[in-house]
Amino acid sequence: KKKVEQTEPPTIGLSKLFPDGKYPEGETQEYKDDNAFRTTSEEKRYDEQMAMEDPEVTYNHIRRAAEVHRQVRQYARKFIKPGMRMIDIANGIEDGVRALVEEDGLDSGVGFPTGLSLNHCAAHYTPNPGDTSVLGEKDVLKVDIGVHVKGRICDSAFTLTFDPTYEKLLEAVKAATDTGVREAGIDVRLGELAGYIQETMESYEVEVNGKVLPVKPIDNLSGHSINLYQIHGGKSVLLVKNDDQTKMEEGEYFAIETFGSTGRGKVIEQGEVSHYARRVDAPHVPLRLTSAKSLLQSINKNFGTLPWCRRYLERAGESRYLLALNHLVSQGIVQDYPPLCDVRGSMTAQFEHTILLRPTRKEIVSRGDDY
Ligand SMILES: O=S(=O)(c1cccs1)N(Cc1ccc(F)cc1)Cc1ncn[nH]1
Ligand SMILES: [Mn+2]
Ligand SMILES: [Mn+2]
Ligand SMILES: [Mn+2]
Repeated sequence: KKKVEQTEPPTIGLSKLFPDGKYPEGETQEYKDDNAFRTTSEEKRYDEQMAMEDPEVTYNHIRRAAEVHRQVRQYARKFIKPGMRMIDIANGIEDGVRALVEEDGLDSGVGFPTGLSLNHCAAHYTPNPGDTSVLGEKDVLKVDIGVHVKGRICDSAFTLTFDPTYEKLLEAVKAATDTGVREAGIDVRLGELAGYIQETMESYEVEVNGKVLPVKPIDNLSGHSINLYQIHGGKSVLLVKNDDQTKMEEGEYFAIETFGSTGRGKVIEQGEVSHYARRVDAPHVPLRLTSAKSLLQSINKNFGTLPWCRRYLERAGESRYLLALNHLVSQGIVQDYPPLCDVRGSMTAQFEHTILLRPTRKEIVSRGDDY
């Protein structure tokens, strides 16, 4: 039987490329020092086998999401060019994710809004309907793509530039994320891990127009644990040393993401909100506003607790939703995530991987030959 090849732009669902339903394991790393016994321990291997009674279970879902992520981002790195409208970049990526993951209601699809934050903005910008802004050739673009399969979210991001000025900034952040990935492990304290990330980030500087600028970790952004259908699992991995004694635990999924900046190294909420998510612990308040009641029903049906954006509401058939949406936010039912920006004129970069803390080894499930 002839091998099925992915098209460009990507349109072929992965079940056609992986007919046996088994998706490739990501890069694996052995645990360090006191956890080294795990690699060979019979008991830990038994735990792992139990979690994998058949390939379709557990790790295979996140591996399918990660393979979609790799194939879509490979296309994105080629097709994204200065002069393109941001909204066309977002649609191109999301069309690819939906086709390859074979979107199916809440069972599989886009994991969260495609982040396309520019320059001094580090996270949580995606174009809203009507946004006509265009990518510039001096822009520093953070591409943050989410894919989920059965609620297992692959959260991975990279930074794109089109001129060499900020190469050292990108190198610093890629190295800091790789440090975070390498030092992560079962029983590792979150505060300690943050210190290793900070050390790598701060060992870099970037020369811009003859001025040497230190690369600063953004001290109020962080990586995070990931739960089923829940992008933020409750644990945060900061980017500067702190005394959080909380440990990483066996079986947890983490997004290891680091952000570097040539500005203050601190972000504030700035600009129009595009990202939202129904809170997992949303209060059951009686909704007076009928439009808010029906919007909440549409949100529950289409997204559950997965993050979404205004473009996805319109795609789901909602219109004239803004009053109802703001009401749901004010009632604490929906959480808004405004764009997070450092000072104007500064530049920020991001690299992010999703890792699994398996009983016997660490799996960097979103690793590719690109980053
Ligand atoms: O900044 S976060 O809110 C956070 C970090 C630590 C604890 S919660 N955030 C979670 C998130 C929020 C909304 C989304 F639409 C998608 C993700 C991290 C992140 N943003 C993009 N990729 N990863
Ligand atoms: Mn974020
Ligand atoms: Mn992300
Ligand atoms: Mn993340």
